Amino acid sequence: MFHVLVSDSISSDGLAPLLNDENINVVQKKVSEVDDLEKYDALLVRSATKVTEELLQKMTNLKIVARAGVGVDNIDVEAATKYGVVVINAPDGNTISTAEHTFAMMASLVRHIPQANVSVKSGEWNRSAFLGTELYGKSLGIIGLGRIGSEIAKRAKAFGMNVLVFDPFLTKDRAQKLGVNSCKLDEVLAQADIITVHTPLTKETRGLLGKENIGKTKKGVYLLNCARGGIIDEEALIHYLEIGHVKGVALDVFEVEPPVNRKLLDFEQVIATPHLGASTKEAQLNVASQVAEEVLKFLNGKPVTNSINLPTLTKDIFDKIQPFYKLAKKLGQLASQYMKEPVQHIGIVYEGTVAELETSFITKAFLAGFLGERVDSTVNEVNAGLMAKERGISFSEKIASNGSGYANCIAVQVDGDHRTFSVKATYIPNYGERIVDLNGFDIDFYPAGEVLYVEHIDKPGVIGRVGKVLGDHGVNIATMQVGRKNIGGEAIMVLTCDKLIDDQLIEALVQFDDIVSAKTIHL
Ligand SMILES: NC(=O)c1ccc[n+]([C@@H]2O[C@H](COP(=O)([O-])OP(=O)(O)OC[C@H]3O[C@@H](n4cnc5c(N)ncnc54)[C@H](O)[C@@H]3O)[C@@H](O)[C@H]2O)c1
Ligand SMILES: O=C(O)[C@H](O)COP(=O)(O)O
Repeated sequence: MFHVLVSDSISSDGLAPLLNDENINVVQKKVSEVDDLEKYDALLVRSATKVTEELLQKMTNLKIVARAGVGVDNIDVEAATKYGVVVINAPDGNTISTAEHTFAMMASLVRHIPQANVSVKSGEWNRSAFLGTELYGKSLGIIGLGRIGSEIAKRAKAFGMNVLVFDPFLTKDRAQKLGVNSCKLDEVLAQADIITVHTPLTKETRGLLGKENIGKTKKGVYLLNCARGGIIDEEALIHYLEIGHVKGVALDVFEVEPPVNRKLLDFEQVIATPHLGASTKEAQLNVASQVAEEVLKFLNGKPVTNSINLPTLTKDIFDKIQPFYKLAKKLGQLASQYMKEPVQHIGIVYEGTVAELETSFITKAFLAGFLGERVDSTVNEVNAGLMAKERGISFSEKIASNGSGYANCIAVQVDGDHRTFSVKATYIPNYGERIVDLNGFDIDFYPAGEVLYVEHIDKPGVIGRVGKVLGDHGVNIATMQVGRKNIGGEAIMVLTCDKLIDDQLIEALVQFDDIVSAKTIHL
């Protein structure tokens, strides 16, 4: 039974996939009202619940946080990554609703609809007080042309507006397709009659429209923020409203929500809504069902799309990656058990068909396997990269043209304080995983179970001696492979055994002159 906590108001219809699953227990309560936080596998939130490091520390069984919406600024993604918790969102379920809300705000702003509404309801009939401005023919500046910005651009064009866009990641091709003018920020600021922001809130965008940049706008400009509070600096806004430079402002979001800056809200020319961009039946159903289905898939061990801290994989791609992912995890375990010493660098080279897949995911699987053998805390593909860095282990991955001769090949080199370990492996469909090279020795074995790895001199009788020692200790040999570089030179033996190999057996083996070392590896 999985336990899912839904701590914000999320559409029950959208949650149906979770609510109807008999293996899932869904509790709909605020975090502050729950006293057994440690039992939950999944947490579903909107923007109200703050998923802090402190909360993550209390939710010791948590595996996934799902944001029924776009912005994840209420989630400490870095801390979630550290604790191996996957963070997902529903990136496009509320795009149209937010674009429509922004447009409604824009029209309301230039035609004074909220103010006129209050006036008529209070018994006035003051037509001259609400002289408006047409949108037609005006220049609309869009800062951030992502999902929402693009939908606004389309609607603005239908209204006969000239669209100027600033987005440092906007390609010429996309700008052309959308029929917008890609500009520098200063050009948008100088030329736009109305400016609307649609970026995430980041270090770069916090205060993007602040004292300096609002000062570069046209006198009489209208400003809108239906993205995130803080992209427009509220104190700067007050200044430019006071001196009459900014003619009107529409805000759906605030630096602090609910807003505490009464001075800003007291301006007649500031209109506001309480973070309603995504508040439509359609958007709420969309985002809730998107995350509910994703969480269900995740709890059933299937790949999730829209992960913030894991590569996003479709089912098709996941199915292709899965054999390599499993193999890489085993290689990580093998390398870690072989090396048993501090490691500085892990280099992974992908060749052939595996190189065409999402290799960063496979690398993380290797790291998870490797670190899982050495760290106490839970390590998985989400936090493996971070944990490796924290432990001073650098890692790199490369794609190489096919030199091994196999249809696919994962080659790993681990550099330790005193030695280096290398392994090459391949996956053969309908046959399985094979290790084809260990420390430069040609070999061919299936990596599973109890493995005995022996380094020895290639001499007659050594294999027989090893067999006898195992027999004397009651250990049955399942498979045995030998590899050597030259006749009579260094050689290795890899045996898979049906029983755990104890220290006494290892000691008995290394007493022979021709046996250089013997190790057990459990896969
Ligand atoms: N008011 C609401 O209820 C509501 C609803 C949904 C989304 N949002 C917010 O709207 C914003 C946009 O959402 P989206 O789904 O369109 O996101 P998106 O990721 O699709 O688009 C964001 C765009 O901003 C651009 N960008 C990033 N940094 C930039 C910078 N420094 N300058 C200019 N452009 C930059 C990116 O290139 C991208 O094109 C987010 O902040 C989101 O949280 C608010
Ligand atoms: O980022 C978002 O999706 C919006 O800001 C909506 O937030 P909400 O789910 O709290 O309405």
